[in-house]
Amino acid sequence: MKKEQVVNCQFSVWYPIFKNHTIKSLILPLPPNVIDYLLDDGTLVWSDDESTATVTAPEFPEFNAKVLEAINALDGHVFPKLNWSSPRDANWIALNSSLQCCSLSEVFLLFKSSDFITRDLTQPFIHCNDDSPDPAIQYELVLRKWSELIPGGEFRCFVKENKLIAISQRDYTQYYSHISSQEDIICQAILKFFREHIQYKFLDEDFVLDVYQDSQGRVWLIDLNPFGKVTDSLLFTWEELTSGNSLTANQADNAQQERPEFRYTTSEVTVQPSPCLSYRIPRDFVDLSTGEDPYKLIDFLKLKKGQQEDEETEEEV
Ligand SMILES: Nc1ncnc2c1ncn2[C@@H]1O[C@H](COP(=O)(O)OP(=O)(O)OP(=O)(O)O)[C@@H](O)[C@H]1O
Ligand SMILES: [Mg+2]
Repeated sequence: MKKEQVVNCQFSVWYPIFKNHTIKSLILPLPPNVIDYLLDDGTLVWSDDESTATVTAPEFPEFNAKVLEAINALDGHVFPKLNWSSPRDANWIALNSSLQCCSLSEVFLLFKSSDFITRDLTQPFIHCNDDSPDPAIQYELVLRKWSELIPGGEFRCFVKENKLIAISQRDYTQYYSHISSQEDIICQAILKFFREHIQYKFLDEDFVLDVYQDSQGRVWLIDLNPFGKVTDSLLFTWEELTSGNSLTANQADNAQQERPEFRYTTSEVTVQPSPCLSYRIPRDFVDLSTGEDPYKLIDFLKLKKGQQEDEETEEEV
């Protein structure tokens, strides 16, 4: 994968091209001091008074005003992203366990807890294999109008040399009966959408397209991603997608009809744990951080106090 492919997949590059086929969004340049704040993990400060903890967070009044204005223009609830990624590995930290935000502080909490956001900021070209110097990146906060997407309607499409070669169910950890019963209809609708609105219109000929089919059957563009390892290949492997070999046993059939290979989870037996599970912290810490279980918090503080007292007596001895 080339650095240029990654540059081309930035939100502010593809959004103007496909604006009419995706969720309404606003893009705000990220001021340098906000980037520094996002990368700084030393903002939690314990006060002198041992019983209270205070958090000092810098304020960004001008940026905050712009963000609030944008959120209002998008009807008050947004889904936040940086140039490429959303903080989808951090939803556990939000009070509502969702990526829905109504304020800048909610966006900050998610961004600061997300490895994917840190990767965007520090290693955007991690899987690129060209030796050229890294292109300069203008970081941006993307705010997208909040839309309740049903996971069973989401699909990831792999486009190679401007051909749609493969489609995978996006939420492959679940079995959705409507996908198996409507396999052909879904595949045809996505292919039609691709041909009419996407094919030959993007800057690259290799890319990965995320789409959503709504309850009326209409297909929408959700995101564009680089064609390479940095993007999850879901029910395919990158080896399969790049080798040029057949993706399917009945390739002759598919090739004749110019049909992409369509993969989805076929039975409940294959249901797997959520892929973001490893990013979560133990339930106890979630309860503590959200105050959902106050007794647990009291226990935790007692434990800390006891520990401190033990240490003090040890020192005295
Ligand atoms: N505007 C929105 N409102 C509500 N939920 C959304 C919105 N946009 C995306 N989502 C949900 O969040 C998920 C991740 O969104 P998106 O694909 O933009 O993130 P990403 O970080 O680029 O993901 P990936 O790393 O898989 O490419 C989507 O699969 C969808 O379920
Ligand atoms: Mg993406």
